[in-house]
Amino acid sequence: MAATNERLREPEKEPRIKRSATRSLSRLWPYVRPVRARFLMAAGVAAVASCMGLVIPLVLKWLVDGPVADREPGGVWLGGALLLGLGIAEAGLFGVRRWLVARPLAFVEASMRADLYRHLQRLPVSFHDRWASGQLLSRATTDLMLLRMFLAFPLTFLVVNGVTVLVGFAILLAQQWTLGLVLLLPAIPLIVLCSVFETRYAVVARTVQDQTGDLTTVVEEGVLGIRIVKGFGRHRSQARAFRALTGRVRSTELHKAGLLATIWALIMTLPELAIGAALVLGTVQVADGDLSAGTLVAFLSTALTLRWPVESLGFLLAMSQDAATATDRFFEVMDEPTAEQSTADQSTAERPTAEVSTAERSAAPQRSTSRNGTPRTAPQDGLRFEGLEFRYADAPPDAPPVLAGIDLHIRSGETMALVGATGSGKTTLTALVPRLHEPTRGRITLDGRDITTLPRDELRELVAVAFEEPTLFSATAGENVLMGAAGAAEADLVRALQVAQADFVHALPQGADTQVGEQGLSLSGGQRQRLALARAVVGQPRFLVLDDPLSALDVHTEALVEAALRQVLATTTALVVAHRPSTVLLADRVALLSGGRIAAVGTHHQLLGDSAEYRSLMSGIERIEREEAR
Ligand SMILES: Nc1ncnc2c1ncn2[C@@H]1O[C@H](COP(=O)(O)OP(=O)(O)OP(=O)(O)O)[C@@H](O)[C@H]1O
Repeated sequence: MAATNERLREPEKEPRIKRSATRSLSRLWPYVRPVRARFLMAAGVAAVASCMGLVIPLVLKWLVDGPVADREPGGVWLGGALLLGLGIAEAGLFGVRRWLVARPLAFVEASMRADLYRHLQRLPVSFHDRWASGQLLSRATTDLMLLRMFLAFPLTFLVVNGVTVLVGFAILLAQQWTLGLVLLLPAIPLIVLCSVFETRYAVVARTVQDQTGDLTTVVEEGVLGIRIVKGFGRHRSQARAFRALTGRVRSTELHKAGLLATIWALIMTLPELAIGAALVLGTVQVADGDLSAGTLVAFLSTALTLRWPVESLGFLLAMSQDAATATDRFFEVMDEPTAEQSTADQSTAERPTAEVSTAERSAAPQRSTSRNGTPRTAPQDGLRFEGLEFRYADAPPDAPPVLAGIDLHIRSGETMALVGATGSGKTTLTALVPRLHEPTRGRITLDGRDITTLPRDELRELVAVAFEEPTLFSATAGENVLMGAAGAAEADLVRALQVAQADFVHALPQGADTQVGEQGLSLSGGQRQRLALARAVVGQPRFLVLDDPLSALDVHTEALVEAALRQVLATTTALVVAHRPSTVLLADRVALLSGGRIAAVGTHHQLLGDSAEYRSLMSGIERIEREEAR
């Protein structure tokens, strides 16, 4: 939980700086494309509005050289009215631009967020093991907000201001080319400065956005782990760690502000100097009679009108860099292959179609069960692990695989308990059945069908899981249970609650409609576990995988749940991770997992007789339970 946790960083911190901001931003095109017409229209309107500002100095020139010089009040009034009209039209057009972009902006942001969320749901568990949640959260919030701001402002104004500056300089050069050239002089140093600034700013922008992700992770962990923080009196050390992190963010932000201030100061000073020089030169030309006073007024007004488009360049470039970094961060996640893609790649590489066994091919077109698990036509072979090997992707290369050479057959209708020392790989093995991870070698079959040939939806329908750590969502108790099976009805809910001995739900203030709070924290550990169990059995799955689902239950409740489970297990094929002898006794046979292999398979009594390791595991647990009971 410490803020220095390695997991705070997203996994890969590569030289992200040597990238072109334009190329990064161009990846937004698929999202912008559907609303491009509105964006183009808005840019057109903004360009007209901006260029309208350039007409004002021309009206001024006419006013000074004409009606003012001729002392003609009617002309002065007309000029005044014209200037007012132009000002109002400019303001109105900018208002129309905002209205035009508001809807497309909301659309782009919403569709990017929806895509990111959908993709996150599809990414394999191994991805989520590697990435800190705060880094993902900050991509879905801060980064998308930066992108919306980019689309709202810099995208349009880099173009509009560019056009305005070009038109403005054309007018300036046409009015008095020598003075125009004086104003053009700072352009070259400005271009060089901007490119240096961009390179440096890109580094800092990336650092700040990554650090914001770290900060989000720490806040999230602090809130979710508030019970531990309070329970162990760790609030001071947590606050210290958090302060250190915010200190890092602050100093990076200050560095970023320093860079921005420098470039802004230079961008403002150089044109000001050039305008000053043009003013002196122009005044001399007016005094010599080479230039009319009106032309000088118009020239200087045009130059002043161009100040904003030029000066805004600094922060427009900064915002574009922020957006390019946000785009990179967004696509770092979006480019990760989903579980389906990884498997497709793996199977194309490792298993040519010709290798798919005849049994699989003949079984493939059939659906082996209906939604409620009633067998149809497929052979009832049960659950098989064949030559299974598994290694975590982030494990050191020289570490032995967590599971190696696993061969295990759980017959149809049978309940197999999986027993092993802590860290022996029981949870890992159970996670392979619903394909939360992919085996490194070997295969798993359900009623003779390789699970990699089953569509994910069908696999989820066939296999239900309940993990040791029962995760609930911010929803009602009923919704949490019904999540276990698509299309399950009220009757299924009632049955599942009864099977899991979760009838306490009916006593909640709004019964099954009671909100159970974030992560179900308003419920006791045992209540959460029973709801998770109800979720596993609500779809009457053909295969049930339970990872020590009774661990948080008191002895009395455990006995009740066991009695109910016995009924469920009688009609399914189940693999149950068991720590206690009472859970083992629910099973027909027991498999002992040791050193990443299945060391023995047999009934509880057979293994007690044949396996010293099993005896020691069971007696150790029994002794602890006896001591706890005392
Ligand atoms: N995401 C992961 N990345 C790398 N190694 C992991 C990961 N998850 C688990 N491991 C390692 O795999 C091994 C098996 O872990 P697993 O959780 O499957 O054991 P277990 O038998 O279920 O333990 P327990 O009985 O304590 O729940 C352990 O050495 C663990 O450190």
